[in-house]
Amino acid sequence: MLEVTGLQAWYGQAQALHGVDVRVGAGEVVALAGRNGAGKTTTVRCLIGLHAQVRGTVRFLGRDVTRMPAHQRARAGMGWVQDDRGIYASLTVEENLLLPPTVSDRAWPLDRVYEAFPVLAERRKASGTTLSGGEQQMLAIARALRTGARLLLMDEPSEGLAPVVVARIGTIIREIKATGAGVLLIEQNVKFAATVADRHYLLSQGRIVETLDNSEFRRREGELLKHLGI
Ligand SMILES: Nc1ncnc2c1ncn2[C@@H]1O[C@H](COP(=O)(O)OP(=O)(O)OP(=O)(O)O)[C@@H](O)[C@H]1O
Repeated sequence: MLEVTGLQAWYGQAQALHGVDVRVGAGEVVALAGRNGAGKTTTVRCLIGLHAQVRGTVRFLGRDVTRMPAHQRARAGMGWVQDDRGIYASLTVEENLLLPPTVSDRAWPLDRVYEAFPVLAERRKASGTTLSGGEQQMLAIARALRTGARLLLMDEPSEGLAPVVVARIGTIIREIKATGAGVLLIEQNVKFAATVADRHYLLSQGRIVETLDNSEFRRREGELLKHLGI
């Protein structure tokens, strides 16, 4: 569903990505790990159309979207679960959920969202400001699912959350996978990534230096952690 080939990106004269190749299939969870500054966020920004200085090709559901603006990529079914969660503080949980337009016939009705995320059902009338970090993360994921996104790009969903909440997010990612949607998971928490991902890419200085399936990743976890310095 997502095929990225030879992706290069610059900030002015400084090159941040040097030819990144990434694939995500339907029903596949793919993790992208790397130390700070490796280029994870830049990769995501290129994929969703928020970075202009780009070369290479991004194909999504068979279409070349490399030059497509961000709002059209969202409409084509790319869902971004951003690292700051992007929750509107002045809106209620339900208003946040209903804000983005639906983009496919896979859009989750509110009933289904609330069934999968009981904590959001309980807090449907609460304003964004009153949510805990974990609740905000659930809301950000639920909002992307409600649009009917076919691919979720999740930027550090486990960051700063308690282990019990991280485990819940793991369960939700497995449920998303079971619906046939794809997930690209940007994660520094490789122990968490290993509980959900089918494949892993390791990014270092703007290059993919390893591509591993999950069993190999688990076998070499200690060595890889050392290599990545994370
Ligand atoms: N706005 C910017 N202007 C100039 N250089 C940038 C900018 N944002 C990122 N960079 C550079 O691009 C490279 C990749 O950064 P990026 O933020 O994509 O890494 P990352 O792996 O997401 O790290 P982190 O987890 O710290 O966000 C780094 O060398 C960084 O210094």
